[in-house]
Amino acid sequence: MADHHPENNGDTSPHEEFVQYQNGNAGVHVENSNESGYRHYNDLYSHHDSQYSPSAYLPSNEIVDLSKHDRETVIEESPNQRYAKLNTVLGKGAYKVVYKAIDREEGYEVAWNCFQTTKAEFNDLSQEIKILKQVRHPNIINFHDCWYKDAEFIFVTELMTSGTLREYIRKLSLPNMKIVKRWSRQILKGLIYLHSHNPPIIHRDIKCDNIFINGAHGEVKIGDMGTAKMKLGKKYTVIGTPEFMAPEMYEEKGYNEKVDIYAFGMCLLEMVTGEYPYGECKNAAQIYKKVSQAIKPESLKKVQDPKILDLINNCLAPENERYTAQQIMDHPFLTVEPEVVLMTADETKTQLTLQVVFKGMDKLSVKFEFNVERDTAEEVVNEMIEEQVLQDNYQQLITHEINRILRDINKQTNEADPNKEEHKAPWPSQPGTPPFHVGMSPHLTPHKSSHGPSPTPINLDRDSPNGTIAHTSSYPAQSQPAQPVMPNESPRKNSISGSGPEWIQDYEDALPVKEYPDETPIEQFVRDTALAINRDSEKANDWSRKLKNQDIMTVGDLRALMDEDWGQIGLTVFALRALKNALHVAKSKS
Ligand SMILES: Nc1ncnc2c1ncn2[C@@H]1O[C@H](COP(=O)(O)OP(=O)(O)OP(=O)(O)O)[C@@H](O)[C@H]1O
Repeated sequence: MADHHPENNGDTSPHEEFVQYQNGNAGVHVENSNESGYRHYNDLYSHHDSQYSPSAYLPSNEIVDLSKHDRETVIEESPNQRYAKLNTVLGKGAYKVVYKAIDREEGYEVAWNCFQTTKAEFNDLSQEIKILKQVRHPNIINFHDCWYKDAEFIFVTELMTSGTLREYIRKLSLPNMKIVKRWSRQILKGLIYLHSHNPPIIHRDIKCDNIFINGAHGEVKIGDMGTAKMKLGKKYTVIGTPEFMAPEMYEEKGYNEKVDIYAFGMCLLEMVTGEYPYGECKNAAQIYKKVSQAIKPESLKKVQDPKILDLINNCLAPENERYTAQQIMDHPFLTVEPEVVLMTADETKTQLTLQVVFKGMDKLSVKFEFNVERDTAEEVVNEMIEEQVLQDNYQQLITHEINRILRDINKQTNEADPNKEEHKAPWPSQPGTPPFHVGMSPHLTPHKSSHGPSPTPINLDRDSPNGTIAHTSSYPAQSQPAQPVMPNESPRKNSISGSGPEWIQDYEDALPVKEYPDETPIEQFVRDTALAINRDSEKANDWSRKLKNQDIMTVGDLRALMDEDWGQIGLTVFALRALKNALHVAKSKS
């Protein structure tokens, strides 16, 4: 950034008295040469490379033993004493210095950001600060608190442990496509969230060094929220970063949230080429000239994959043609194709347990039973779509996949030597595994089909904001799940998660616990049940309508039904099971 911020010339800042510079979680620090032989890290900035974080300039052979130096100590406290600032500098940008701090109330480490500004500018930010405090999304760094002190705007945010995307690209070379997709999807989820506000929240400074990586799971979060306006107040800068700025940002005619999409396109370009966009330019003026003439970065010529190229070009298109964040998410480069795998089969290969698996990083896993004699692929898939456990755009593909498995089974059966006493199934059969009665009490058999399809949404997504049907499971993206997918972290409250018998338990736990009196209106019971298993109110209304069409107005009416009556209601097997279980679970729990 020094190129574009001439004032940032390496003068000593008030923060340089602190000794530790911590580079992500690598435990390295740079020392300042004018205090006990410490190195002055501003001296490490030079030319274009100053775009990169100071950590990129650590001499590669410099390993400093932290244990020999000062331990972390508290050097300041927040006005409410909740946050304690430590003497560890996490990083320093052109505008702010970021220290490690402790949230005494929660016991977490947090980031203490110091941004030099005037009181008037701080007061101007009140609206932005209000919005920032409301922003809550797993892919956006949390803003905790802020105040003004000694010519500094100080704000406390979530601490990110593993550096920025830029540092990753610089230190660990190019991420592979799997990682690029995973990161991209997470960044886009954050952008979709921001842009879906009314009016949309525009980040205005999306770039790889404002995207942070967290912890062992490689979560990605957008950072540096809300500082764009503060930077605008500084006389020496244009808002944003020239390489990542959409043409309309230079024009001062106003712009909208699509500027974040343009910047995301540049991030994607950097992720796949490892090169800073417009690296061929020597200064901001040269970049501006190219951008205003719609000349794309040289590095774009290195992108071979037609899908990525198409996606980047759509991001860099003129504002009115540029994709929205949701459209990018739906782009073929980022979509995740499902496949169906056979989990178990009984000896006669009639009763199957199948699972829809979404390969890639963002997984949705749907497990269901299939009776070869009674069910058809079309019916089962339609029911899963109707029950909102599958999106309808997968209808054809999944139907095709199920039919492929049925054909394989048929072929295997025909080829099997009839004289042989037993033959091995070609799939990972699990003898002894009980048939998978999803959320169904053993004695409550639906009338429609004894083992009809019972879609099982497995909700394991770490980065889903709404916690509905999605996704992440614990096996590696490319591997075939020979075993049922098990959650690798505790399920959300009220979400359906896990698999097999454990799922039944989770599912039952999600259901309402109270025993409903007979006179309870059917809408109330249905609404509670639908909500407990993550179905929306539209679905609940649909169920209620079908029940009322059969003159079932209260819970008592429902209880009075004979088993064979249930099949006449016109509800899907899944809905029937959910409602029956809700009656049963409430009874057994109360
Ligand atoms: N939440 C955080 N958790 C951990 N480290 C952080 C966090 N925020 C910032 N840092 C570190 O501090 C450095 C400086 O922060 P940042 O780049 O946001 O400063 P800036 O002055 O706003 O940026 P820029 O120079 O890009 O305009 C980052 O490169 C990173 O190493």
